[in-house]
Amino acid sequence: MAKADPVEYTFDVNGLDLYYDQTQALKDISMKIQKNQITALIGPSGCGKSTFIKTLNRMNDWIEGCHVTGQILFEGKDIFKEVDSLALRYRVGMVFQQPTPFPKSVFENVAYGPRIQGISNKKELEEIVEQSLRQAACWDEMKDRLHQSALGLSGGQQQRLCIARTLAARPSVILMDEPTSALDPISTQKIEDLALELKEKYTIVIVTHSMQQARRISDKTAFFLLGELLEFNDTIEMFTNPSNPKTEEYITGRFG
Ligand SMILES: Nc1ncnc2c1ncn2[C@@H]1O[C@H](COP(=O)(O)OP(=O)(O)OP(=O)(O)O)[C@@H](O)[C@H]1O
Repeated sequence: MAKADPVEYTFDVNGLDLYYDQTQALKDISMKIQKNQITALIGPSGCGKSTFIKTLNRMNDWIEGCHVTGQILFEGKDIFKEVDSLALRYRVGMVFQQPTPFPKSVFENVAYGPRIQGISNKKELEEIVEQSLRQAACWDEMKDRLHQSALGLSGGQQQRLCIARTLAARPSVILMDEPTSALDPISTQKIEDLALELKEKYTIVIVTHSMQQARRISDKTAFFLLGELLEFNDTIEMFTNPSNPKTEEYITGRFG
């Protein structure tokens, strides 16, 4: 008898607790994040969404007093025991709320990661830059200004450039922490369309305060409250038939 295909999970989080000194910010989080899906993290301010997303590529390592117990498997390997944190951050890229281009040219922003990874051949770098800008839907707008400063781009263009920079490091996951909250509606729509295209090749985890955004683009939604994962389900199911009354209150705007 043919074996069923194994379900593919990019992350398998088990019993994750996180403390900032004595204060517990994440409580016993367990969830599986599926490959080539968009998973939205929602919940009121201070509930632990950013803390959780930053744990997935160990960015919290830089915070003094922050410690973690429990397990996160990334593509089957324990990120705290079996994976080098720098290598992890190439595989699990991150885009922030405020676009963060370097004060360098468009080209150098995108070539930065590959250069650090040891690629110095000009033609190879040009290919990576073009491919990454195309994937991030920036090429047509930016091909004639590759050698101009990235700081001259609009906020929405800067955010897509940051996505291109992330893609150039050849990740399999893109973490997005409120990537559109500083952007106008048209730029927001471009990033949402882009996320939907990118999930064909990448796993995406996005923190958002916009219920509409979670609904429009995510396959799964995780609702956090006071450091706990209260509900995790298919987005359609969560928004039409939430199983926890707190989830319902939050998504219908009664608190948060
Ligand atoms: N570097 C830090 N040191 C100490 N406490 C922190 C730190 N970062 C976050 N916290 C605390 O951890 C808790 C969760 O914060 P976090 O930023 O993860 O929430 P959030 O859900 O992302 O909030 P928001 O939607 O406002 O961004 C909060 O109580 C916050 O004050």
